[in-house]
Amino acid sequence: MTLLDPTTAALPPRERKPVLEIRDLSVDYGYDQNAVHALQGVDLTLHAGEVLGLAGESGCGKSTLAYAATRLLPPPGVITGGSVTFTSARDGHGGDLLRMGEAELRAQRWRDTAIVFQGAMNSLNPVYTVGRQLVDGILAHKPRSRDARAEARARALELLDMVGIPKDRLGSYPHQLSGGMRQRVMIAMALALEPEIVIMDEPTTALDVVMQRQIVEQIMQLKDELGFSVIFITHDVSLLLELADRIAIMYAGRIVEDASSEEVYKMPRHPYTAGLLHSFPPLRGPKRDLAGIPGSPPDLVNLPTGCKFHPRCPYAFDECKLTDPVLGPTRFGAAEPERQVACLLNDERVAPGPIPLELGVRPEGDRIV
Ligand SMILES: Nc1ncnc2c1ncn2[C@@H]1O[C@H](COP(=O)(O)OP(=O)(O)OP(=O)(O)O)[C@@H](O)[C@H]1O
Repeated sequence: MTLLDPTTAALPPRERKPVLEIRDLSVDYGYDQNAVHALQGVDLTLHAGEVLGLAGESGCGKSTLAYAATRLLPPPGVITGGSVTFTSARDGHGGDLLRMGEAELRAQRWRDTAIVFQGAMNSLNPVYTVGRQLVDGILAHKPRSRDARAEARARALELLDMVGIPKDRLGSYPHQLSGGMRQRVMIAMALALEPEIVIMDEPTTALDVVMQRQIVEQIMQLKDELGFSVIFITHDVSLLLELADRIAIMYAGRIVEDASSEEVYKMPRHPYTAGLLHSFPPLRGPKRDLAGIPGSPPDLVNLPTGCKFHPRCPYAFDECKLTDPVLGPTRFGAAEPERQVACLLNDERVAPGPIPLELGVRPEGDRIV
């Protein structure tokens, strides 16, 4: 059964109601002057049934965002500000996860929002069968009844089937399954309570490319069938171009570009997005040279002044060292209302001239002069 009613499903994802609104979220690891500023004022909206990709180099804060948004941040991580509002597409229940009491939060987790963590397949308990682990997980969140165990077992079988694992594997121990199968079991677990949001943090990184593809395709198929929303975290933008409706690019704990996949594919507007795109081979279309991004991400304890990307940016001008750009509309304004970018090249009051050709093709194709 899908979560989306036919009227909602017919709308483009960005026109549907938001299920998760992250506002001004900031996270530090540690306190005082040595604190690592892992997230700074992050704004992000996930709509019903939408696949939102989150990309950026290692250490830019992607996992921190996933942990903080679900209140699973381990110490010394501290949420220093912001809100994370969940609103059910099913019945409208919800609230700010950062201000929920423990009991409410426990009920919210897994039922409303489930996470598949990086390397989750290694977190299966080696001494229990996958069936037992699925059944116990389901029972922990279901009211006890006489038939609860039998129902949970039936649900476990259904879940294994959904992720393409033969039902007779219910009695297998984790070590008897391949890495791909174990990761599928973790995806089955995440889907057990029919969550509205599934956060996938590099769900296929530890697997070979063929298995990666199969699993990603399966996740997308399940999303279409069940109607949940996805935040898909990866450093591989090419993969996101294929599967995400929208992509948010992170750099040094901030979102620097937020646009539809199509817009990002046609033309990145932030120099960092352009750099990331040229760091991965495209999955489709003509081959292009891989350039990489010179330099390395900044130290999050001592961030550079102004734009955090300016020391590595081929287009930086003097103002970039002084002013920290905020995420806002692009220079092409109304022609791409869904796109936001944090780059001074988009601020005509300070940009030294026309936008560079590599970042400046208008949405309709002609170049700005
Ligand atoms: N426990 C911790 N203590 C101090 N700093 C931390 C801790 N965990 C993460 N960080 C720092 O926070 C920043 C963000 O880390 P995070 O793991 O969220 O990045 P990421 O984008 O998910 O990276 P990756 O792609 O490698 O998983 C990094 O600079 C990291 O060094």
